[in-house]
Amino acid sequence: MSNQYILALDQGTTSCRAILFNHSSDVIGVAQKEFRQFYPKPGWVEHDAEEIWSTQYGVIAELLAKTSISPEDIAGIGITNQRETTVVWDKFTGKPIHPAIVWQCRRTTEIVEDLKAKGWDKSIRQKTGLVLDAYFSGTKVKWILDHCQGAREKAARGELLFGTIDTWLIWKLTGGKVHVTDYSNASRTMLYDIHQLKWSEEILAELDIPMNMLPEVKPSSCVYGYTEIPLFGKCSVPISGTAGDQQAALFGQMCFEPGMAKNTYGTGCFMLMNTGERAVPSQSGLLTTIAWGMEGNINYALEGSVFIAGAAVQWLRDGLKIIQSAGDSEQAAAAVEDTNGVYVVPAFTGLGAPYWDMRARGAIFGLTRGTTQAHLIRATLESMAYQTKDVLGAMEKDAGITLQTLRVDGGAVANNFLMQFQSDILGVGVERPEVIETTALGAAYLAGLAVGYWKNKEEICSSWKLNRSFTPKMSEEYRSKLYRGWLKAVERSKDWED
Ligand SMILES: Nc1ncnc2c1ncn2[C@@H]1O[C@H](COP(=O)(O)OP(=O)(O)O)[C@@H](O)[C@H]1O
Ligand SMILES: O=P(O)(O)OC[C@H](O)CO
Repeated sequence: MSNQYILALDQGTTSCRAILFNHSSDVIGVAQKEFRQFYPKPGWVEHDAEEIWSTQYGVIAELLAKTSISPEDIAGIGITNQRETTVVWDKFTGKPIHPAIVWQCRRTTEIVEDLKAKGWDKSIRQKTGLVLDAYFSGTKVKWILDHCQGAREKAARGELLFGTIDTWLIWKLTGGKVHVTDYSNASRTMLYDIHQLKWSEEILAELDIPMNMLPEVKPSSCVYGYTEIPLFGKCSVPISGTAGDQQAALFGQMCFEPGMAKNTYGTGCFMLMNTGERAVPSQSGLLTTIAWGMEGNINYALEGSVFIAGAAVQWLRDGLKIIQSAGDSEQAAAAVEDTNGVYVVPAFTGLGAPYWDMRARGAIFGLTRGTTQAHLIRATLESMAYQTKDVLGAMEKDAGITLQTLRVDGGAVANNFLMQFQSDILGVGVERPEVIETTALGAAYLAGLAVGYWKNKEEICSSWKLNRSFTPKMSEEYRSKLYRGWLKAVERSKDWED
């Protein structure tokens, strides 16, 4: 065991990572590379699925080179991925027939509104646990079939395959032999009945999506297949764990008990609370979703999905060009006492939980002659914390509990200003673990458990280590005042796009 490792592939919205973990859950090496984002029209977001694969392949090669580890040293591969993003490809050529439609993309708003008009809201919620929204894969698959010439005929003949990114990567890693997904990813398609654990024939029929395009749904921790890639030569490494990135982070944060929650600050911000074997329906705009399926059980979660978090910091960097790196935002924000009354609502692709407004758009409120770049930067960081507060409020209501501490992870939690403000505005302690790559760690655990690298959850539980905790320092009165301003700003950003 000592010379063996688990390889986690973390395929996020903006970058591909390959991370090697040892048996003590230490990070032995990381390779990471960003890939291109395409915005063909306002509100539309695409990726090139082939580029995702070549970037993912490239970072695996880089990681092996820099750690001098050979494929024989890898006991298993875990995959975790941006969820919902939709790829449709030709089963025989292996080529995608359209760019991948990214989870953030709003192009299927009209299909969604048509479904709403036909009264699908309630039954979609009941069957899939999801809110009827363009976020999920179902309407994206329909859009591709509707808009690519000859696609419907090919699909009917069984020549096309659909997959979220986990499915696409497993297909590529196994040399086009294995077409599978796991429960957690299936539960994000809006095509999967999370109670009966099967693809919903009614929803598929309504969207005119043939069943034969869909991957087989498997547990999140099991051997799906073996690698067949030139990089590994004759060595076949088992691919043995898969979960959507937010569910993987819940696992990596070891939130195994009902009531435990984590919040991940990446491109978006995603809070998940474990609800055990009970699928808790939400009354407050949250999603009921599958956290993972393993050992013959399904574990459910409540989720608050915020579409734009770290992506707003990227916008400061790449769009407005007022910071050079995401990390610069911390110093700029801390250099001013407050935002001077400015609120940024980063509804660039509509608003997710708990508002679900596909037509909301980003807005800045409270500008005066005294507004500076630093105020804007600070207000952008604060918007992540306010959105988290919106979601936590909904979660506490739905689950009927009060959270004592929030475990956090994801790229943006390196920002100490943000973490302190988060704790202040929630009035709750925030705990940042030593390994903030918890998404990858979760995938590694799922993979390692399936091949006996780790014996059981109890064995891995002891490896969670605190890096720093943040405790609230803001007065209740000031917290309420700031939050009232945020709620007013959100109201005014709603229903903007015609
Ligand atoms: N120090 C920082 N302060 C604020 N935001 C940051 C910081 N470092 C990274 N980010 C943001 O975090 C995101 C990257 O986090 P990551 O977990 O890699 O995201 P993803 O998995 O969605 O690609 C980017 O959107 C980036 O702008
Ligand atoms: O790539 P991330 O980490 O922002 O996660 C994206 C989510 O999975 C979308 O649902």
